[in-house]
Formats: sequence, C-alpha cells, structure tokens
Amino acid sequence: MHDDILNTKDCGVCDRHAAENGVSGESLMARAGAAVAQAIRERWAPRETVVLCGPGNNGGDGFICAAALREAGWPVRVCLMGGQDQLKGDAAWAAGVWHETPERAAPAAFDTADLIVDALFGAGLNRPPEGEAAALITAMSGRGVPVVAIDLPSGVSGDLARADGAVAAAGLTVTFHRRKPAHSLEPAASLCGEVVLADIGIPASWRDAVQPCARENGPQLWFSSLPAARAGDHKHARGRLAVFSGGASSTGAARLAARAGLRAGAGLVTLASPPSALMINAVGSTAVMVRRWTDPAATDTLLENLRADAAVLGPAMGVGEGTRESVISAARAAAVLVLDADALTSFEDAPEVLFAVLRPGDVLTPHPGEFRRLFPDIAARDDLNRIQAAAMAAERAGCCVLLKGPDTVIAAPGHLPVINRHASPALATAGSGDVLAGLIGGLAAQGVGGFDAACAAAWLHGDCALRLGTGLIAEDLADILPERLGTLHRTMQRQRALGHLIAHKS
Ligand SMILES: NC(=O)C1=CN([C@@H]2O[C@H](COP(=O)(O)OP(=O)(O)OC[C@H]3O[C@@H](n4cnc5c(N)ncnc54)[C@H](O)[C@@H]3O)[C@@H](O)[C@H]2O)[C@@H](O)CC1
Ligand SMILES: [K+]
Repeated sequence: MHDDILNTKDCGVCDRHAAENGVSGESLMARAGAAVAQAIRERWAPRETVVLCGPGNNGGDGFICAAALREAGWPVRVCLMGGQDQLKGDAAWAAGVWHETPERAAPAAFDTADLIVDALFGAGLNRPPEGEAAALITAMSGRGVPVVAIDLPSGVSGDLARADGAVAAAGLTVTFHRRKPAHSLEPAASLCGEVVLADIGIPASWRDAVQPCARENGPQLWFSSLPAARAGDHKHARGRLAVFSGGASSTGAARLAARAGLRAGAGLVTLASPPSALMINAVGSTAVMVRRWTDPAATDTLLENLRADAAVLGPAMGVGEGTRESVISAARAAAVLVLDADALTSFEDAPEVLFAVLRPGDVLTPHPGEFRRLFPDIAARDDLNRIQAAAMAAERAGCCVLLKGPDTVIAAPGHLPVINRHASPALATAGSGDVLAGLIGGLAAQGVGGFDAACAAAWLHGDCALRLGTGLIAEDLADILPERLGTLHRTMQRQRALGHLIAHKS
C-alpha cells in the first residue's frame, strides 16, 4: 500500500534489498532521475533550467534528470558542489551519463534560471547546511523561480521533518518508493510543495526487510470497522454516549461534542450537566438528552446509570480538582473515555495519576500545548518527530493519543501510527476540537475501538471541513457529516465492486 511511510534509514535498506535481489543501484537511480524529469515535463514547458547537484546519490539523481531533460530538448545546465572526482559509486556513474563537465556551483549560477532542480542533499543530509551549501540554498531560494526538489528540499531532515538551517521551499518534490516522515509532517511537508511518489522498481519483498514507521490516514484503514446501521436497530443498540458539560457560562463546547456524537451515529447522547447549566443545555438541545450531574466523585455512578458505552470529558469543563476527580471517577465505569482540553490540562501537575487510570481503549486528544503539559519531557526532545513523540506518549499513557495539528498523528500501543493530512486550515476555528472529541465518542459508543475511532473521526472531521471550505464554523461540521458519510459509503462500495470485477476477470 502506498500509504506507508518509511524512515530514511529504512529507505536505504530497501535500496540495498533491491541490489541483493538483482535490481542495481544504477537502475534505481536511472528510474529516479527519469521520474523527476517526467514530473517536470508534465508541469512546465521547456525553459532555462539549472540542476544543482550535491556530492552524494541525490546529486546522482540530478545528473540523470538533467540528461533526460536535455534529451527532451530542454536548455539545461548542471552545477556541482565539490569536485567530480569526489563522486562515488552510482553518483559517479550518473555524472558519466551527463557526459559534459559540470559547472562549479556558485550562487550566481542561478541568475538566468527559470527553473531550478535541487539535487544538493536528500536522505543523506547529516548536519544543517553551512558555508558554501547554505549560500547555494539561499541563492536558489532567492531567485524566485520554481524549485523542484529531488527526494527532499536540501536542508530538510527526512526523519525529523524540519530544517535547522538554510532551505529552499520547493513547489514540487519528487520522491521515490515510499514517503518519508518529512513528506507528511510539518513544517517540512509545506516546504516540499506538491509531493509526487515515483516507483523506481524496488521489489515487493522489501516488506520482509523493513517495517513502515507510520501510515497516511485513509478510509481503507478503518472503514470496515465502522458500524453499519441495520434495519431493526433501536436507539439503545446503537450505543450510548455521555458528554460532560461545563457550568452555566461554558456549555457550548459540550453541546458541540454531543451533537457530533449523535451525527456519528450514537443512538442516545446525554449531556451530563451541572445544576447551573441544566436549563441552558435543556433549551439548547433537542435530540440530545440532558441529565443532572452534581457530584464529580460519583461520575462513575452516573455513567453506569446511563449505561454509557463512551464518555467525552474535558471541553470547557474547567481546569482543576473537580475535573480531575470526575475523570478518575469516570475511569471506574465501563465507558470508553475520550479526554480533551480541560480533562488533560487538569492533570498538568501529576500526569501519572491520569495514566494510572486509563485503559487501552481510551483516547486522549491533546493539541500541542496540552501535549506539552502531559508529556513535557517527550515534547522537549528535539531528536523525535511527531510520530515518535505521539507513539512514546501513547505507550506511557497506555491508550490512544491523537496529537492534533495540520498533521494530526494518532498513535496507540500495538498499532502503527497514522498521520491524518485529510484536513483543511479552515479547521482552525473555535469549537472544532470539541466536534472531533464528540465524533470519536460517537464512534466509540457504537463499539469502534479507540484507535480506529480516532483515525476515522480525524479523517471524517477533515472531510467535512474540506467540503465546507473557508468560513466554516464548528456547528457546520457535524451537520454535514451525514452527507459526507453517505459519499464515503458509496465510494467504498464502488471500490469494492471494482475490486470484485477485477478479481473476477483476472
Ligand atoms: N540506491 C540508492 O541509495 C538510491 C538513492 N537515491 C537518492 O540518493 C539520495 C541519498 O543519497 P546519499 O545517501 O548519497 O545522500 P545525499 O546525496 O543526500 O547526501 C550525502 C552527501 O552529502 C554530504 N552532506 C550531508 N549533509 C551535508 C551538509 N549539511 N553539508 C555538506 N555536505 C553534506 C555527505 O557527506 C554526503 O557526501 C536520496 O535522497 C535519493 O535522492 C535514489 O537515486 C534512489 C536510489
Ligand atoms: K534535494
């Protein structure tokens, strides 16, 4: 599956695996360079092009790309950082394919370029670019013409997904075999621009050699675990969700979550309301039920009385002892817990108290600030990317952690982490996180496992936002969910039918 993400070391293992199975490095490089030239020709008409090659195999790809563009009639120049006599292995071979002597790279080389191919460093970057390399990258960036990065924009760490020194943002990045973390995680993903993934002929048996480090989110991962409404279902059979409200002046967040839970298909959704909020919630909710909730220490009893399958705690509940007590009590009930916002921040001073009561099916949904409060040591480590940080946090918490962002990461013990990029910047609006918590709760109430519920909810949440576009408000998200779920079901049915047809014909 092409949604797998491999770290750079394992990409290298795949290359060696190819060599051990009769596919030479030269052949991989020939296909890689040709794929870059092809992607360029599909997007631009011939124009003055400068290919900046570095001292390693990324530079080798650059030579092949330059030769392919020249062959297609493009005006191409190649500049090399370092001496040609220092090129080794496949890169030395690729320089031979170019035939001509490359120019010595200098910032002025880009002065007349209308397109720049960045083949300076790829997966082999081992330190932030300085001196000559940094000057070349800055000059590339300053020229103001499209930059096409081979594998990665030079200066971006493929695994850490960031640039600690100079980097030229690319309009297009062509990478090979499988994506690396930098193609999916911010801030690197935005520096890559459009990402094209090219097949360079690595044998399918690469899966015996390495494990992906993550996957891109998509319905194929969780669609089959979604509940299918059956004729004869009654509301109690479709799962019961409880959402806990804040006091009189903080009820909106819980109502948003409750509505989302209902839209996600939970048969019965109850807003547990402190006395001060009871009337407001009752007036503001129709299909959602309202229940009086007075004693944080007896939250478990309320959940048992409601026979709740899942509970959402946190949105606008208030930070402090009351919320802490409610969460600890709730964890004694059978319901799956979805904890967001104040239910997380309330444990800032003693996160281990929270982790001690969580169960594997529970879900935490921190944004980066809340993540820092619960996992300060993990968040402070600059040698981890967001996939590794979320995975480590999930191991420590003993449950699913959904780390929010434009590149939301969902991790849980025993699961390969998932990155959700099916989302829109329009989601940066008040209440959108409450809706996400409600969606997870609504799916969990119907028996979807915590990890699958989090992955599905993140994707559906993003799907609603993409459909609504700029100007969406949180209220809109849940209300468009039935339409988006309908479209998803039809798409998946079509894909399944097509799959059967192909299997039948072959
Ligand atoms: N068989 C393979 O291994 C394949 C590799 N491919 C390409 O090869 C690339 C990886 O090649 P390499 O491992 O040779 O690595 P790179 O070509 O990315 O860079 C390594 C070279 O750059 C130098 N370097 C690293 N960081 C530097 C810095 N900050 N300042 C100055 N010099 C620095 C290193 O000393 C080394 O000489 C991939 O990104 C991809 O483009 C593709 O051709 C596909 C097949
Ligand atoms: K590059």
